Amino acid sequence: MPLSGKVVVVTGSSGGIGAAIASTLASAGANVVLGARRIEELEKVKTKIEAEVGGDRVMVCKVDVTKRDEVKALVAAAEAGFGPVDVMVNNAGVMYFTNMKNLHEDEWERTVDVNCKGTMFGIGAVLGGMIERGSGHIVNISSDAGRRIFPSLAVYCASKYFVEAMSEGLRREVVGTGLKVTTIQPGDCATDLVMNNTDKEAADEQGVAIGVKVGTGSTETQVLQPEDVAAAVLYAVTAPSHVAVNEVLVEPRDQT
Ligand SMILES: NC(=O)C1=CN([C@@H]2O[C@H](COP(=O)(O)OP(=O)(O)OC[C@H]3O[C@@H](n4cnc5c(N)ncnc54)[C@H](OP(=O)(O)O)[C@@H]3O)[C@@H](O)[C@H]2O)C=CC1
Ligand SMILES: CC(=O)[C@H](N)C(=O)O
Repeated sequence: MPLSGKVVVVTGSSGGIGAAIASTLASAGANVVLGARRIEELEKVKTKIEAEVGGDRVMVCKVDVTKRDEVKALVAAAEAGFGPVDVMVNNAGVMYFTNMKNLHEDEWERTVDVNCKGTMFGIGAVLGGMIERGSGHIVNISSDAGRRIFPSLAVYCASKYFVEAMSEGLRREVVGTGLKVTTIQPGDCATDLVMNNTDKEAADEQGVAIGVKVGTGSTETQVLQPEDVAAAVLYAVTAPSHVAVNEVLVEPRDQT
């Protein structure tokens, strides 16, 4: 199996895209460490993956990615359990459709804390060890919103532009060290990402019902499934060692 013996950490893996990435990479042979805040959901994902792949190749670890020490502790736990981290997938994220004039400032702040700082802390937790070992792959789950601006998503798009800029800056800096840095840029994907929307005006303007999954009411060709995004991650992390897959834009066929 292509990832046999590799150690992978996935943040935000208590559901959605993160859980699918963990499952796909475990099926390819990796030992996976699941991180998120809801430990009981992490345990369910672990049970499901172990039923699929067998063996004792999944660990769970409670982490709030907005806390730098907790992200370092996640990586330390992974290393204590399985050994040095080969692949760090910074996936945890939040998204709120909101118009800036409505001043949902707590949501702006949470978006920056989770999407920007969380990704940055994930990089900080593994970078030193990877450089020392001369190998490692950092995969940051960005968005098509890291390439263009969507209405009622100003702060979210800004957070994903941050992820893109930081990733590209890091990638250029580590050229020659053996490390790889990839951003994955999904379009609409059927997850709970917008369940916590509170700005009704913005949600109505964008035709997004509050409290339902992304893509509800869309046809099969208008929304990705989490496994589609996981397949893009697998492609990037199993490329031959001389090949760098620096970014992958993966959208539903019929998304405008
Ligand atoms: N769904 C989509 O259409 C798209 C999603 N993306 C990106 O994919 C990533 C995953 O989102 P998706 O699966 O869709 O959404 P979900 O809401 O289903 O999953 C989000 C995950 O992030 C975790 N999370 C949120 N806040 C924190 C935190 N402070 N600390 C640790 N974990 C946290 C959640 O776990 P818990 O609550 O247990 O902590 C959960 O596991 C995000 O970065 C998102 O921006 C990009 C493009 C499209
Ligand atoms: C801009 C978007 O809605 C994007 N699909 C995302 O969820 O990141």
